[in-house]
Amino acid sequence: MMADKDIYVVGAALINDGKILATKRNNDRILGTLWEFPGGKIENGEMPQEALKREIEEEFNDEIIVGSKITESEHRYDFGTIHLAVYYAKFLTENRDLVAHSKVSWVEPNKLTDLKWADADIKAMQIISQAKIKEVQF
Ligand SMILES: Nc1nc2c([nH]c(=O)n2[C@H]2C[C@H](O)[C@@H](COP(=O)(O)OP(=O)(O)OP(=O)(O)O)O2)c(=O)[nH]1
Repeated sequence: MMADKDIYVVGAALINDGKILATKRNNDRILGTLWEFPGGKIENGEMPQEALKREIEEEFNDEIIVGSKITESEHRYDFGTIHLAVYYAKFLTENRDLVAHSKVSWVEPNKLTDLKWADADIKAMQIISQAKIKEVQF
């Protein structure tokens, strides 16, 4: 049996106007049919917040400010165990280029549960769905 690989991933719950950005990655990529939080793998020596800023820059050509951590979760796939940390964040710029995603949607917190999310994301998504996101501070 292959040793299980630990994959550390960071995702952004981007807030704008009381809504949260849900993203779908390009279909040819892993988990391409599910909704997730934009972000990606943390590289060696990176702080999660730095990794998140780098990933959002790569994926949208945008700058963000990172707020508090919502939660951490893990999910085991056959390719390894995803350890996902999700942070609140806010765009500081407005390019919103779709480099890595096929679809993006601004969703009211209480509607997040209507979407089909990647397994590792469900815990954070449920917390956000009940949160008062207008009160989140940066
Ligand atoms: N970005 C992101 N990835 C997630 C989430 N939930 C979840 O299980 N994943 C998984 C999918 C991938 O296996 C892994 C993240 O890899 P990635 O492909 O987005 O990261 P990356 O850009 O750094 O990696 P790479 O494609 O350059 O190898 O985590 C999520 O909410 N956001």
